[in-house]
Amino acid sequence: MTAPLKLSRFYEWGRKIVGVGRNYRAHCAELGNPVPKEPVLFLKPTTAYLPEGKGPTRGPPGCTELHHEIELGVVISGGGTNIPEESAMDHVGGYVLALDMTARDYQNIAKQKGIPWTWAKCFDTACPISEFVPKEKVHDPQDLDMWLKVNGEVRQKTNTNDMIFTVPYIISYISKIMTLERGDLILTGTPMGVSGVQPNDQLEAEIEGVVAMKFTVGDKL
Ligand SMILES: CC(=O)CC(=O)C(=O)O
Ligand SMILES: [Mg+2]
Repeated sequence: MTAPLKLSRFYEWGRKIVGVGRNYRAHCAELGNPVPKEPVLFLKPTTAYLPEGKGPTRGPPGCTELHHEIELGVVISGGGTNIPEESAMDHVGGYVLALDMTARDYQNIAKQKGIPWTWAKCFDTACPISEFVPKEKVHDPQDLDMWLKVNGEVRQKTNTNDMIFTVPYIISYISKIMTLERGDLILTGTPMGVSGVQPNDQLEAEIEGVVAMKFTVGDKL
């Protein structure tokens, strides 16, 4: 008999990673992007997963501007299509602290050319994650203090109540376009303060009182 799949190991299941972009006003402003009227969505492949302790995060070949983006990650426990916002939280199994590592140089090129963000967002190790936090340990996902330091210096700091689109809204919105499945991860967008990192930089991040993690930046892939 095979062992039951544990939700805490969701990153081994091969389910999708859905990214939400531009979900904090100050972050839209710092990159000169308009504040969206609807969530901006993109996908990352599951080969981007990098659980803590499994090595460094690395930019794609030729990348000259690798940025950190700290984000609250929402892990789906019960799938569905056309999920109503009112019951969306019933589909959440837990959370992770995540980094949506982004090759900003490639993203800027993609924006200019009007082509997808694949080189910018989808490279191996582009999604470092903390250990899984069961839903019961988070009182309110819309009231979490989180921060990221590079070599001990705070670069990003926010409370998730600054999100433009809330977790239930995002779940409902995504599920109108694609079926959400048990084990999917949603990255809910990054706050202000994204900045470039270099090989050997030490990244430290925390959702205060909930979970913390550390990663090193490695050489390019
Ligand atoms: C500009 C971006 O990279 C969008 C994004 O991922 C975000 O978190 O915002
Ligand atoms: Mg992001």
